[in-house]
Amino acid sequence: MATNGNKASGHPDEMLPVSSSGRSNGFGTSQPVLENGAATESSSHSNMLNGGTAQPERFTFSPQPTIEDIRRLQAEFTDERDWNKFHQPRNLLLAMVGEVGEVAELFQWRGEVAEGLPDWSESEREQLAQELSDVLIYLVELAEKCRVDLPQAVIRKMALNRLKYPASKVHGSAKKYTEYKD
Ligand SMILES: Nc1ccn([C@H]2C[C@H](O)[C@@H](COP(=O)(O)OP(=O)(O)OP(=O)(O)O)O2)c(=O)n1
Repeated sequence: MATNGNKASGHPDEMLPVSSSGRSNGFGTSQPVLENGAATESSSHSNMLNGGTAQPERFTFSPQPTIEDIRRLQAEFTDERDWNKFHQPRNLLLAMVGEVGEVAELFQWRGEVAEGLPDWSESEREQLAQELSDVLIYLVELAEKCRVDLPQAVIRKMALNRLKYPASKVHGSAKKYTEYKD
């Protein structure tokens, strides 16, 4: 079974942040990182599932930086500029929503966009990578300033989602949980 080492089966224990000890690219590992933050194809970001049967390739992220790495890097960026006085929760929320608007702008008037963005230029992809990064950076700092431990909160929320939407009950349906009768 070929994996990138961070494939999770869906069990909460397997979805904990990956350890970042002992290596050397600034985030604590030697994982190759390209301009838009994606790992190379050769770094084995395709998964063979079900005992070696080839599946359609599934895109996966690089294991680093972790959410805690991003929190720390942004905290350093903010401290170095004496910007904490501007980065209160409400301002961070507004900044994040503004960046979501910039993501939306890249999609507007295009009609439906296929997975993998096959018709987008490299420059459009890089723009999208930058705007999505802005959203994430502000989201992580907002969580920090609100004292929400985001990686653990995500694990708890996903557990709740699984309870609300049992796969056996909702398979193939996008209905809201309130629409199920039993
Ligand atoms: N007060 C600020 C200003 C910027 N940033 C950081 C976080 C974001 O990742 C990025 C946002 O920078 P801009 O506000 O310049 O927004 P863009 O990079 O999206 O530029 P533009 O609006 O020209 O597309 O910089 C920050 O932390 N705090």
